[in-house]
Amino acid sequence: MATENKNLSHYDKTAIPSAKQFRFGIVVSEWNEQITGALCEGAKEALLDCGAIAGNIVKWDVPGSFELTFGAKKMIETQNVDAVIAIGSVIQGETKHFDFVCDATANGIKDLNVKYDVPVIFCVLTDNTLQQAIDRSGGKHGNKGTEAAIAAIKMAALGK
Ligand SMILES: Nc1c(NC[C@H](O)[C@H](O)[C@H](O)CO)[nH]c(=O)[nH]c1=O
Ligand SMILES: CC(=O)[C@@H](O)COP(=O)(O)O
Repeated sequence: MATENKNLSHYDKTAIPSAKQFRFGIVVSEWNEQITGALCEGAKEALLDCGAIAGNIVKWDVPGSFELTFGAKKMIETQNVDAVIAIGSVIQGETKHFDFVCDATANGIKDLNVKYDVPVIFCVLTDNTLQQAIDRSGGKHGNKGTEAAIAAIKMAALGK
């Protein structure tokens, strides 16, 4: 199912564990801050709506999506979190750099999920245009940050 057929902001609270007992890390890329800032707000709002305590949400900024892997690793190793949400917005430019940043970021975050016993949620938009990013960060398709927060809660609760 493509995003255009699914509202990223929709969730059923009755089907989601309480987030009250968990600590969350959020690592946010500064590139395309208009987008990543909106994704972060969507994630925070959903965490709080599902019972998370504000003092149990730790947020760090990193320069770009490529740095999300290191930021999430550092968050896991030092902040005693139950899940990390990695937030980025990569938008196609004139060159192949987009491909390398997206591939490295996706694989880096995947590798963290293998190495550590702390889930790292991939909240990285990889869009062809700014409008596509806007549509997925609080626009007509909802907010991927909301979706990522719900995934973080479910994964933090997995097996507990
Ligand atoms: N073009 C985008 C970037 N590029 C920067 C890289 O993520 C990285 O910070 C740099 O290569 C230094 O290591 N980052 C994004 O998040 N979004 C982009 O559209
Ligand atoms: C994703 C990127 O790194 C890209 O936005 C950079 O733009 P360009 O490919 O025009 O250098």
